[in-house]
Amino acid sequence: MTTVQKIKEIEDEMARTQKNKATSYHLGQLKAKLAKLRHELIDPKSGGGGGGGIGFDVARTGVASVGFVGFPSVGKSTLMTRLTGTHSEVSEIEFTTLTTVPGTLKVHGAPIQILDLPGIIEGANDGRGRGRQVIAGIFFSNSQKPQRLPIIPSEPVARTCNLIFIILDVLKPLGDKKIIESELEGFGIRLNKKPPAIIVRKKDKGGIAITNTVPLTSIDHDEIKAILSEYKIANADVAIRQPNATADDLVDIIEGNRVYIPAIYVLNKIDAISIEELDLLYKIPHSVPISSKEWLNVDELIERMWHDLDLVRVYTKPRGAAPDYSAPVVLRQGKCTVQDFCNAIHKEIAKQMKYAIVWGSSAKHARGQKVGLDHVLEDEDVVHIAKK
Ligand SMILES: Nc1nc2c(ncn2[C@@H]2O[C@H](COP(=O)(O)OP(=O)(O)OP(=O)(O)O)[C@@H](O)[C@H]2O)c(=O)[nH]1
Ligand SMILES: [K+]
Ligand SMILES: [Mg+2]
Repeated sequence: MTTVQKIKEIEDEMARTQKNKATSYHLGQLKAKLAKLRHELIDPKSGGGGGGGIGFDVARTGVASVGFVGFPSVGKSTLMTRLTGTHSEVSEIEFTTLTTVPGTLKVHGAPIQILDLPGIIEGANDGRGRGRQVIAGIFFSNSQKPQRLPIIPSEPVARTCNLIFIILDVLKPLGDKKIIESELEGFGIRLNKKPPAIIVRKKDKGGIAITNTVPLTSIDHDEIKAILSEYKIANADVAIRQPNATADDLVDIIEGNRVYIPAIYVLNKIDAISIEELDLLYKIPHSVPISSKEWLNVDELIERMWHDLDLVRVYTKPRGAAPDYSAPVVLRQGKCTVQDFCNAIHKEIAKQMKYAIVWGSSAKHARGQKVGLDHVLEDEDVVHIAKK
């Protein structure tokens, strides 16, 4: 049996099994088995399975990257071309874009890399357009009726993007949203989600000890034990602080290779629908309706992109001069200390620094605060580096 067939068999069995006290151990086992098979599928080195994720080589530029994911002809290249000025072929013919096309968009002084990706394929695994080497794997949707969903590997790029635009054509069925979501999920990508607050600490002996600071509403002890046992973990402390933690959350923590990426659903082609239809679209969470062709609401999309990228702009202030607001040093949240700021300018600067003076929201006083390399900067801070 192939990995894909095994996955289908387990999904069928899970769909047939009612969740209750008597079945929860078994369901936990199935969940873990399924996750292990999916793992094989995207990482064939770990045993058996379908095609590996061969990506497209793209040089990373800019301070952050945004990847465009979607079915063919939803308007990815139209948007990319108009946003960045970099030409990416547009046509009504599906699979026009055959490789990743990078471009740059400057937002609030920060160069953002935009990656126009080939369309995700739904349907027979015939390698249309670019052949097998670009087909990352064969997946099944998580729906009750499993279907064959080969896709193009947006994955290796998507995995490393700081933000994903899931581009949808508002003239096509909204079910496409769900299909793309489960494709990305199958690759271990979690959209608009934080890592679950669950800790599994392995021990040498003592069996399984479960503690929870929140009520367990969607998982029980039997299911937890089944999952751990499927991963051959016999001794561990499990601490659950995640409200409504699920078996999938626990599996994600044990598998450990998940990536958590913010996503915006870009609902394109609103020029072709009525105002009433547009009102309904606004109810979809994390979405921005636009028209790439007529340039409607694209400003809102760019602002949302900026917000979700969560970047930190820091302005340099030379001694006795005004800050240079034209060229911010752009840092990422979580990597925005004075040390990171120095390193972003030149690797020697941190060594030469005696102290720094910071103005802005991270500073204690308006007249500026004297700080060291560990100080964490905030968006739009101004920094002066005093040298030794
Ligand atoms: N009405 C309308 N048509 C659009 C819009 N954006 C793109 N299109 C049309 O949709 C078709 C597909 O556009 P592309 O930009 O090539 O789509 P794509 O997603 O890059 O397609 P692939 O590269 O084949 O995956 C073209 O005929 C575009 O002119 C829009 O906002 N409104
Ligand atoms: K197209
Ligand atoms: Mg295209």
